[in-house]
Amino acid sequence: MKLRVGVLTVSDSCYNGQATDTSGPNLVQLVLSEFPQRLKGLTLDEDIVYTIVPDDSTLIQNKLLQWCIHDDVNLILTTGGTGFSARDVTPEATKMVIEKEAPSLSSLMLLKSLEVTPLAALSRAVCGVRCKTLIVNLPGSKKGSEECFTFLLPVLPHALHVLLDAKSQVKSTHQALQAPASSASLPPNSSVTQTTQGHVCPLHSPAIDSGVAKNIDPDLVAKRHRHSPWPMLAVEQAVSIILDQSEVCDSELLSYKAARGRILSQSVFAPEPLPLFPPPLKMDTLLLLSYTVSILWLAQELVLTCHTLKSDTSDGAGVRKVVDSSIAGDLPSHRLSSGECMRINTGAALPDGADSVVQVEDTKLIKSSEDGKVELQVEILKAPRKGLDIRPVGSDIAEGQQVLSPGMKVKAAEVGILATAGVTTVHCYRLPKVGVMSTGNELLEPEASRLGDGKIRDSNRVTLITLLEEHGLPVEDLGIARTKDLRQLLRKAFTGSDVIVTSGGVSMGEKDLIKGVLQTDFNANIHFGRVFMKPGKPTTFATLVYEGKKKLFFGLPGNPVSATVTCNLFVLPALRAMSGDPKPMPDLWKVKLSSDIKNLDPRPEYQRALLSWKEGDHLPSATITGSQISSRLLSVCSAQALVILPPRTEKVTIVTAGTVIDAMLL
Ligand SMILES: Nc1nc2c(c(=O)[nH]1)N[C@H]1C(S)=C(S)[C@@H](COP(=O)(O)OP(=O)(O)OC[C@H]3O[C@@H](n4cnc5c(N)ncnc54)[C@H](O)[C@@H]3O)O[C@H]1N2
Ligand code: MOO
Ligand SMILES: [Mg+2]
Repeated sequence: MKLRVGVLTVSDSCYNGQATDTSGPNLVQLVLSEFPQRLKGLTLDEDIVYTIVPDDSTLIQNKLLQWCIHDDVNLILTTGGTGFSARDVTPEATKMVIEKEAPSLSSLMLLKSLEVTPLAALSRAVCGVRCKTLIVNLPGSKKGSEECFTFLLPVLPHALHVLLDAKSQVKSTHQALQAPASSASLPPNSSVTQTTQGHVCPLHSPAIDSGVAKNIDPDLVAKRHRHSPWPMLAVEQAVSIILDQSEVCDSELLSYKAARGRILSQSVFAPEPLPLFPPPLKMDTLLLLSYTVSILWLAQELVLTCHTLKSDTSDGAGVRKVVDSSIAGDLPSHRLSSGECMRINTGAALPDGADSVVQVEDTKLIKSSEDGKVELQVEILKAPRKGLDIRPVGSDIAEGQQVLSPGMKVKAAEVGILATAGVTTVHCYRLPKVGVMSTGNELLEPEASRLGDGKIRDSNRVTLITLLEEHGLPVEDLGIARTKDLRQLLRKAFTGSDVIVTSGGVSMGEKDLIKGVLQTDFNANIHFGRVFMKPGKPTTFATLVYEGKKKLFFGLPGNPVSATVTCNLFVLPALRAMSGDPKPMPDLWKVKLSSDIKNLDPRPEYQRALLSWKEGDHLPSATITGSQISSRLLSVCSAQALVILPPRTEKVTIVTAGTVIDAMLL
């Protein structure tokens, strides 16, 4: 029988992102570390449901009901909203949902808490049952909620056995209770394992009663968790936590060339119109003829302007005297009069009195100077239209127009706009400094000519550095950390970088020290330590303050594909957000699978794919890049997208060719 647990944090400030929820994740961790061994007869579903709601009675009730009724959650631990402040309504909301109150659970928490602080008397926590769900209100503080959860631990398994009708467990507990008191009674008012006579309580296992999951010294191998204590977050939850923590950097003034690749933090306005000349055409009665259709585009074409004084119609076709020429870069000195025309370059200014141009191809030479250097008379073969092919002043950019706005990335065209507007310095967001480190005693520099002795070449560091540099980020190579110098190298990393990206050492092995060292040596807040995805399950994200400055830490898994995929999925969006990009997540496209994918993984899987677009297809088709095992970096070479496969369920075990599916562009 599976037991589902939900942790509901009730807090306006955590919900609004003004505070980080530490109690909720801590409870999730406690459930994962404390429950599996105690629940005999029940298996803990490790996918703990966890969310945050504001202090709003309706929203709390809705979430409790959803978990009780639709999501089959059997134990809900709420944290927060149990006190005396105006917004504290968790007990009232809970009362609306439960069918039977369990006041003795609240009393047990109260009695034990009073031993810690008299202020426990101010808690209004409610506990009770709805159908097959037990709901327990815990205080909002991390310490208080952890203590109260610990006080309930001796009785929760039996409560859940009864609730879920785990007959044999209920029976064996009852039998144990009937036995002579010395061998099996529950220790009065105590959560310790042994009775006063030294016998083991049937609801406890001595191995886990030494305390709730604390920061375990990473060097004490035997004390390491045998199950990961880290809740498995959905990718979306993980991304949302990361983006919440990725504060945009301050801005700096840069030359327009150095701004390349940066995000603008301020608007850019054009100080002048473009084009700046000629003045807008206002001489309706005049006609200017030229030999070219394209003042705008054909930079080298010579054109001829012609002019007459006829008032309401164009001069039309006919013979004209050629009086001068207007070259790009010079201002024409001559004012055109009736019966005259002038050659004009594409891009040159219109002479006064002119309002039409005609292509040189639509004219014929009538008379030239003897040496052939000067045209004297031409015939206009095709009547021109007024204004056609003439760019009015400000038609590309108006004076004072906002040409670039905050949040825009400075790329080729944007640099060009800055150049044409003569705006040679701009305000941009600073880029975060990133440090990349590999961890593992097995790693050698890529230059190593001989391997042997269980060593491999470090490929993650250069892969990650290159990926980050391709995105324009300044990256420091922090080298390889072996176990003995991990702490020292991390200190160096935190001194110089805003964001630290490591690979390796985040899973369950005895040398997977990253999480432990972050907690014990750097007092880091580990926001998550596992993500429900393949590859990348042990991805770890933490924040910490070092020498007064906030640092972001990404502990990517060591497998080369896992490191690369999670860098794309988690690290790059954080760095984009910090660099001021208002849309830090990569685009999702719909693609069509080109072949069947058999054996879906229980985790959502990010498979690497090539995209192609065949004529007649409405969507690009995605071809998976061979074996997707997380050690095979070749599967990432040339890949253009990560195809996001759904997790396997009882009903869906494969996806067939032609299925339309989401893909993240790389
Ligand atoms: N008992 C369990 N074992 C593992 C689990 C688990 O849940 N329970 N998860 C597996 C998964 S999934 C992954 S992914 C890996 C991640 O492990 P770590 O992040 O701890 O990484 P390492 O153990 O240090 O290395 C894994 C693998 O990758 C190679 N590696 C490491 N660094 C580099 C590098 N810089 N360049 C090239 N290759 C590297 C390393 O030699 C290992 O082969 O854990 C599973 N285990
Ligand atoms: O989840 Mo691990 O990242 O498969 O290889
Ligand atoms: Mg490992």
